[in-house]
Amino acid sequence: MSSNETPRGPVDSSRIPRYAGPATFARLPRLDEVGTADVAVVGVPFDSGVSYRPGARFGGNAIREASRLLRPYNPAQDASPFALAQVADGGDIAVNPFNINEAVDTIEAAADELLGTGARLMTLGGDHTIALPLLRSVAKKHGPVALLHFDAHLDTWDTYFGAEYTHGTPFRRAVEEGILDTSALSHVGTRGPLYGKQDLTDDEKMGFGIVTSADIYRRGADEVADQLRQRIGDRPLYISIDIDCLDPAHAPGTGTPEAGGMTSRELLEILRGLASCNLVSADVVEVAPAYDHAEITSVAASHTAYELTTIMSRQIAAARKDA
Ligand SMILES: N=C(N)NCCCC(=O)O
Ligand SMILES: [Zn+2]
Ligand SMILES: [Zn+2]
Repeated sequence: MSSNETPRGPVDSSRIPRYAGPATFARLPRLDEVGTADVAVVGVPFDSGVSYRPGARFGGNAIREASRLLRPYNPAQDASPFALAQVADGGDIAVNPFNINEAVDTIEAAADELLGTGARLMTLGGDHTIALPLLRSVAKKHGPVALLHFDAHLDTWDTYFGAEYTHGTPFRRAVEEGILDTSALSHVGTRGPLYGKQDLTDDEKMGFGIVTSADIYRRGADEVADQLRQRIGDRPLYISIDIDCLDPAHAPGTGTPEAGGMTSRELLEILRGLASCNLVSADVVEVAPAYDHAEITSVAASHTAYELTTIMSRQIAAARKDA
């Protein structure tokens, strides 16, 4: 979209009921209806990298379905994200479910193409494996990026059954490949049993800081967001959100649930506290609707993607104003 065009927003819910018609994210236009977008929301229906319960391949479409009720004005950030910038649904990246290496390459190539049009990416997973090719692509454009990783898990393990590309290993691969800015890496929301203490030692050596789920409970969302913002500064930032960062009460529909997580309110508040960061792209992964109830998980994921999209749209609009 050029700066003097008005973005095409969601379907008007006062004329066409929200539950009618095919679901796109937030009832936004499809990317092919608007040509190019400032923010492309794309699904990655891939879950061949999971170590426990499968089903995240259905996550993207579950999030789209649950996003029908999102409204155009976001009071928490005082912004109308879909009026400030063109946000559009780019559909799904079709990936090979039987060949993880090929799937990883396909995701990277598709992300290259979308980022090449000038869009920022809001990806809906899919399992956490997909963060690696997305980070590779983002780093080609921006250089090594700061990473905020919301998750119950570290996802910096080495291999599973000898496999390098799995949902428990994307961030170790990313550090090895030099595509992360190791001065600004944080896990947020981690908890639960590990394989051994060495997991933490290895993780720290890679450069990660950790804000545990218990830290959030003790210190509160505002203080945590302030600390993260200071660490990130104005570096290009990628946010990766594994929905299992939330407590299973707030996100039962996921493959590797861990007790004692943050609430969806805490997650949304931390994200709002990061609104001034230079968010270049983001993902929300690990929504597995088969284990969900009443769309609890996919509603939380859709609101999470909405906050992330709002941050990106506000920055795009502010940059246009300055130009
Ligand atoms: N949910 C993600 N991304 N990773 C969980 C891996 C935990 C495990 O297999 O021990
Ligand atoms: Zn996880
Ligand atoms: Zn994860």
